Amino acid sequence: ACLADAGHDVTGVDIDPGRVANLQSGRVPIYEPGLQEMAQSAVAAGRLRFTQPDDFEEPLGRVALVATGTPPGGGGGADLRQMRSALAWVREQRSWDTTVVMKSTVPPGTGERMITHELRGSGICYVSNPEFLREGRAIQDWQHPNRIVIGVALGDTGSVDVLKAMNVGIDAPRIVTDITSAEMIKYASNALLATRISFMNEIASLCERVGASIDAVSQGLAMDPRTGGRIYAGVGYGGSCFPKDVRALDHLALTSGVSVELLRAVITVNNRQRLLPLYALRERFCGAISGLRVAVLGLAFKPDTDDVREAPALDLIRALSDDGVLVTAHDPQANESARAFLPESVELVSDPMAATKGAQAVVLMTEWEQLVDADWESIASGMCPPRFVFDGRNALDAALMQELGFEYTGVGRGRTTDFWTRSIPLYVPNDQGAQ
Ligand SMILES: NC(=O)c1ccc[n+]([C@@H]2O[C@H](COP(=O)([O-])OP(=O)(O)OC[C@H]3O[C@@H](n4cnc5c(N)ncnc54)[C@H](O)[C@@H]3O)[C@@H](O)[C@H]2O)c1
Ligand SMILES: O=c1ccn([C@@H]2O[C@H](COP(=O)(O)OP(=O)(O)O[C@H]3O[C@H](CO)[C@@H](O)[C@H](O)[C@H]3O)[C@@H](O)[C@H]2O)c(=O)[nH]1
Repeated sequence: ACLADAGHDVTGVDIDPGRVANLQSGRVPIYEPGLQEMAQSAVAAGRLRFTQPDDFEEPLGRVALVATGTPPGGGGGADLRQMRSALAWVREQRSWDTTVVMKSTVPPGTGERMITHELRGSGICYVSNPEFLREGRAIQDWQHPNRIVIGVALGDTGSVDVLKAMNVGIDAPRIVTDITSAEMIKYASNALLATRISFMNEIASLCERVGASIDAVSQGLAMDPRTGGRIYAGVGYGGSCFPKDVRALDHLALTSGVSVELLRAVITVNNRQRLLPLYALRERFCGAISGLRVAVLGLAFKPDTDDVREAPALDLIRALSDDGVLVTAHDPQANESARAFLPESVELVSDPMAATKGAQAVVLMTEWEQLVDADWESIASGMCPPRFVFDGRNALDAALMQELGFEYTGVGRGRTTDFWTRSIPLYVPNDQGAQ
């Protein structure tokens, strides 16, 4: 949609007939702010259309952009079957001046292998152009990326020009390098971001123990540009990218005979974080949580998306249900996508009031604005004592929650939370760098 919006003529090809039919009639099957409107107007303007591979009749265009899934395969490595079948289809089109632009996240070394084997003798050029957009802000990130990475075969200046034409109107620093390095930049980016989150979560555990506040600590760290944009502690990272890409890099390291200690620790810490609310509930209720009524607010892996892939809330709810906890859950957009992944006993409701009514505890797993800014006073009056709240994203005003009669617990916010969150305005670094 962004490419069409920039004036290109775009055909989306997908093997999923339902997806194609929805998109062709202007219905975007995922929740992504602004995308529905943008796609609809591009379709109406005739610059964007959708089709299945077998129905594709025109000659392939200048660019064949591959954005098929690369889910985890056996052993944690990336499953490249979708990508291989898409490349085979491109090859079948016998269009000699097409450049394949690889947007999918593929392990370092993949592009070189594709050129040597799958594309050999086809005349098709191959560029690695990893994608760095975040869900929930996909359009903004596409239109204003913090960098454009272009990986090409030695001497392939033609493909660099194709990429420049494709990204017309986008003003961002570019790095042109070899294909394997471009692929590694993508994995290293995600692994470093995930590492920073697990690191902050480790520091949060320590803060908890020594009575420090992670809010002040992360604020202090963010003031040094060398440590990057602000990271918040919480119930860990989820989504379709960080978990799978860290595991895939770990797998690549293992199969390449390189030590993998750090990435393993990142994964272990993240797995622990998502169950912190369970541990806190067991402690607060002295282990007697079977039969306890708990509301879980937020199912998506982050706000502004209905994506529940690897969402921390799903693991938490399954673990709570295993312990006999009666869970009622709510997400502003993800109730439907989460249903298939939750035990039947879990009730999904359409607003936070209904989720919390009669509950003794509430857990915030996704910091949707409408959940953070919900009417917590009414929520408190509908809940039963002790009104225990676990703020899995450190997004609520701890002091206010205590004033409203909640027993508040955040992640590493320690005893000093009230003082710091009230007396110091939060330092927000340059938004471009913030994750
Ligand atoms: N989701 C993100 O925010 C994001 C950001 C950056 C990079 N990426 C990378 O982009 C890739 C795609 O991610 P996604 O989340 O959109 O995956 P997805 O699974 O949601 O979508 C992949 C689509 O490819 C289609 N498909 C599968 N095989 C095909 C084929 N042979 N021909 C045509 N279509 C085919 C599927 O039907 C599906 O609609 C992954 O490698 C991911 O790591 C994703
Ligand atoms: O300080 C933070 C920031 C994020 N998260 C969590 O980390 C996960 C990922 O968040 P985010 O990076 O905002 O979303 P994604 O859409 O998964 O985007 C990541 O994964 C994409 C796919 O590879 C990349 O393109 C993006 O650059 C990269 O940020 C979510 O569960 C967040 O809740 C934290 O716990 N603490």
